[in-house]
Amino acid sequence: MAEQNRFDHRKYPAFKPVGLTDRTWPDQVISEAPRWCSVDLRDGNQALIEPMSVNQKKQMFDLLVEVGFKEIEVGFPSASQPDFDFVRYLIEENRIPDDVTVQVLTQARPELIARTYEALKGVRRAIVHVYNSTSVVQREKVFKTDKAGIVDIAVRGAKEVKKHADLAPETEWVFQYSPESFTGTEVDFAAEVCSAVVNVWQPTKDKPCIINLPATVEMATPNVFADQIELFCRQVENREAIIISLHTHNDRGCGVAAAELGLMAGADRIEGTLLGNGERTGNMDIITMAMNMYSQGVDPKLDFSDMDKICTVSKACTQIEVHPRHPYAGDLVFTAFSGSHQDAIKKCLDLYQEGSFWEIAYLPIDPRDLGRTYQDVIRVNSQSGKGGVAYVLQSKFGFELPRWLQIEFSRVVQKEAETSGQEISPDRIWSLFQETYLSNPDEVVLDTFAFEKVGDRENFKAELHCFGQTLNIQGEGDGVVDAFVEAIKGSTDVDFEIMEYGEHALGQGADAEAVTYIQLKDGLQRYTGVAISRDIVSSSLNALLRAAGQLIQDARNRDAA
Ligand SMILES: CC(=O)SCCNC(=O)CCNC(=O)[C@H](O)C(C)(C)COP(=O)(O)OP(=O)(O)OC[C@H]1O[C@@H](n2cnc3c(N)ncnc32)[C@H](O)[C@@H]1OP(=O)(O)O
Ligand SMILES: CC(C)C(=O)C(=O)O
Repeated sequence: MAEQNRFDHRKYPAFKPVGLTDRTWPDQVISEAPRWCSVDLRDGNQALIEPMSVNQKKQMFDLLVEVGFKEIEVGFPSASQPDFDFVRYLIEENRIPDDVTVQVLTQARPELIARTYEALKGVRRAIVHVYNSTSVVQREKVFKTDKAGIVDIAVRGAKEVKKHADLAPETEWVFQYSPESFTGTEVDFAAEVCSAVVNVWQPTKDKPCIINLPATVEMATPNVFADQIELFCRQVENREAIIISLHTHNDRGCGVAAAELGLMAGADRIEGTLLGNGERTGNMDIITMAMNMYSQGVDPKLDFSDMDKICTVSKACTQIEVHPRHPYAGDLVFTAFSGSHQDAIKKCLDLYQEGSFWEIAYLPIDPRDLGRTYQDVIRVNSQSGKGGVAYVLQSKFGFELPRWLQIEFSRVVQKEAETSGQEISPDRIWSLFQETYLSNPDEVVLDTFAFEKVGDRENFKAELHCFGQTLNIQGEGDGVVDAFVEAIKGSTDVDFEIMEYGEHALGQGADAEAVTYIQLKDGLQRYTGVAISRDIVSSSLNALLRAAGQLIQDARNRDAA
């Protein structure tokens, strides 16, 4: 018999279609936040190499409350002493805010359910979440029972949950049931099991129960999940007395998409974790889903405005780094390296007015909303262009380079980036700028100078030290710069014209310095001068002098050759 290929797709059966043809969910739009439930402290925790200590759980709980979660699954108290102790700590130390409800998970086994209620003793309000697997694979291979056997486990579990609740009427109990492995369960059977559980609990519209439909393993495209949800909602009994909750995982990388489409398909509530920590490829990332809503103008009813803190606490509790490209949270998600992106971002940001709609190319949301700054929006390497370099000089150092100088200087930066193969930091860009334009060659220095107005023209006189010679220069022109140009031309043997001229204040206020950018042209050759000075006249003259100095030197070299 031929050996089977190691990489052989024929090993995998295709997911069977759900068979819904009159679906309505594609026309729905998410216009309000669902009820959120964080399962960081349970599903997230059970997936960690080292489960959270009680101290780490406390830290995570406080963060979840701060972010605004009103329902928090705090553990599986019948599974381990730390989980039990943590629930006791929350209750005994009165750590649960009045508007927050804790939730705990248990298998549908009487001894585990009893221990769960022991952990919850004295709680003001709690969601008791009971589950058993319902999928074909689990039925046949794990539980080795038929559909009736699975319904029986669920119903007995539901009765047990109700029995304990009835014994502690001082607590406000909410019941939740999950047909675990829902995605691998026939929808009509999932509805049958859940209806059986609902019949035990007898919820009402005013006192509903929660049916949580998990994509325990994500098995198909998110539209198929949405079909499953829409069909389930039609088939389950007493729908109006049920909160439909979703709990998606990310095996195919579509956990968020599945939850979004599932919400459109009729769900009311979403379970997930911060940054998607959870079994295998993770749970649905609540930050991403909530921020997706936020970026569409929908209030997510969760506050992620201190994203750095969320990432720090999350890392401290899970020992998992945040990927730099993680949606909304990663260090690089608001950073553009590539030239055309930088150019577009800079142009949009230049036009952006506070209070108007956020319409910035390549930036779906304003980094400041998450406590990030514009500082790192644009970073420069060999993929960058003039817009990026100009953005750094403008945002970090206050220099608004004219377009011609952006083009010229970006070549200097590009050369350095290509040679080093590395990112060029803002400080390095600044030192390159200084080395290229602001270092002070003392071959041509203006000593004393004076202007005199003659009619509507300027007369300029100065002592110029030029390559070891002292020249008394004089010129007349329509303005100061013009007169200076004429003076240089008249006393040296060079001819040139001013091609570009720009100036602006550096900073604000009366004592702000001025910067001038000048480009001179001699034949085909162009010379750039930049100067900073306390007053605009000095900065103009010095910029001109810097450019002219290079031009004179070239002319001398040519003459000497
Ligand atoms: C998809 C999910 O995330 S579900 C949640 C999963 N989370 C966890 O399992 C974390 C915490 N769990 C644990 O620490 C342990 O599983 C415990 C302490 C709860 C129980 O441990 P154990 O008693 O060793 O049982 P274990 O979990 O291995 O389950 C084994 C038995 O329970 C049955 N069982 C499993 N799940 C359920 C359930 N939800 N309801 C009823 N019976 C169940 C199994 O069929 C098996 O039965 P068998 O012994 O007759 O073959
Ligand atoms: C217990 C259930 C909700 C679960 O965690 C899952 O199916 O992933």
